[in-house]
Parts: sequence; C-alpha cells; structure tokens
Amino acid sequence: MFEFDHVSLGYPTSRNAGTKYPPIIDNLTLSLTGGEFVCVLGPSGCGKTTLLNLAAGFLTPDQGQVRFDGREINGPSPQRGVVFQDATLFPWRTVLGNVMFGLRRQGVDRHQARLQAITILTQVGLGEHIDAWPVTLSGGMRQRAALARILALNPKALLLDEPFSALDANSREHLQDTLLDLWQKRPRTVLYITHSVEEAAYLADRVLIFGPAPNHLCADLPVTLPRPRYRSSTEVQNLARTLRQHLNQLPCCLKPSKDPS
Ligand SMILES: Nc1ncnc2c1ncn2[C@@H]1O[C@H](COP(=O)(O)OP(=O)(O)OP(=O)(O)O)[C@@H](O)[C@H]1O
Repeated sequence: MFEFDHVSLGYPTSRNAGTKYPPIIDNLTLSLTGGEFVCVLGPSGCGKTTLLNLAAGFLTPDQGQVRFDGREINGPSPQRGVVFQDATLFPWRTVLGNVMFGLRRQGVDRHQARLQAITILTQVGLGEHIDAWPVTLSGGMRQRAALARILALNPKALLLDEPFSALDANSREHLQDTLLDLWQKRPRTVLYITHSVEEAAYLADRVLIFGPAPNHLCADLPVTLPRPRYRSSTEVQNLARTLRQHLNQLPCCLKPSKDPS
C-alpha cells in the first residue's frame, strides 16, 4: 500500500541555506501493507512526523519515491486521512458542519452528507453533540470530531501523529478503543506515531522503531498478540518492555525516560 523507495529528505536551515541539506530521512526503503496497523516509535527529532508528512504528501522527497497503491504520491489526498495531536476544527461550523464539509466538497448532496456525518459521529461517540460548537468541546471530543471528519471521507489509509497524546489517560484509552473498533470493522492501513510503548503494544500489528536522524530504521517488529488485547495483560506488558528495551539501546540523547501513558 505505502512504499518508501530509497527515500531521502532534508530540511533547509539557516546554516546550510543554498547547500545540500543534511538528510533527516536517509535512503529509507520500507513497505506498509494494506490493512496493517503500524506504530512508529523513536526519540524526539528522529523524523517520525517527517515520515508521516511524506506519506500524507505534505512533503516531497529529495531523492527516491513514496508510492501509495503503486502510484507516486504528489500531494495530499482524501484517500490518506491525517489527524494531528492538536486537531483543528472550523470554529464557525458545528461538529456536524465540520464533518459534512469534506463530504460536501466531494460532491455528496446535503441530505446524504448529513446522514453519513451523523452515522460516523455516532460511531465515534459524538452522536449527542452534533450541534455543538468546537469551542464548547473537551480535548477528547475535539479529537473524536477530527477523527470523524477524516473517517467520513472513507480513506484507505489513516495517518495519525500522536493523535491522543494530549488527552488524559481515560480519554486516551477510550479513543484508542474507538479507533481499534472502527479499524476492525473496516480495516485500513494505519500509520500511528506515538511516544508510548504501552500504546504501541496495545494497538499495533507491527512496530517500527527509528533511531536518531539521519533516520535509521532500527527495528521492524511484527506483533502477533491476538486481539482483543488487554492493557494490563502480561503479554502486552512484556511487549511494551521489549519495545522500551529497543528504545533504550538507541544511540541517542532524548530517550523517553518515562512513558507518558
Ligand atoms: N520545517 C522544518 N524545517 C527545518 N527543520 C525541520 C522542519 N520540520 C522538522 N525539522 C527538523 O527535522 C527533525 C525531525 O523532525 P520531526 O518532527 O520529523 O521529528 P519527530 O521524530 O516527529 O519528533 P517529535 O517526536 O519530537 O515530534 C528535527 O530535527 C526537526 O527540528
């Protein structure tokens, strides 16, 4: 589904303006298959968001190619829905209006868009809040609305950059379960960036661990634990411990010392 084919990317900085940029991602080759739930772990600044931005089409590689369904990515697409840590909703539209917006832009008629938006809002647990204004929502509700807005467009892939990390533990766990539930009902490729080894162990089919920039894929670990999983189970806890050991072995200075969840 996603193919990173010898991808390199560097950002211009004031120090190297006009010269060759030092790569953040350096000659990365990686494939993600359809329906796979992939979590990405790595120290701060190693290039996780850069990876996601390449998959989203917000960035273009300096070298190599990023492909989705066999076609080179050359910009954002509703087929690849993105949710960031601080999702922004249109403040002048209600929750329903926010979700309907993308559907209307795709040419769905008003009545149908309304029905589809209400269905997905109900699925993410906001059925009682469709007429609420974004300013009145809690952080968790805003993230739910942002997820609904993306899911309403029925993307083939979800690109999630620490989507629940700003939430309290309870809301975060609820949202993880909502996401898993929706993903199991309609499997799609998920690229999920997190700093939490527990979150990765609970959610992932596969965990990618990146080392410090230039981005180095240090570990590519399939997760074979059956679902449903239980956060406090020995298996999930053991996997989280293994992931933490991988992170602690990385030659970097900004290791997560304490899991945020
Ligand atoms: N637009 C930009 N211009 C210049 N440098 C950038 C830009 N975006 C990111 N960088 C640099 O690229 C490196 C990788 O950033 P990126 O956000 O991809 O890392 P990350 O692994 O997601 O970090 P974190 O876990 O802290 O979110 C960092 O050193 C960052 O300062």
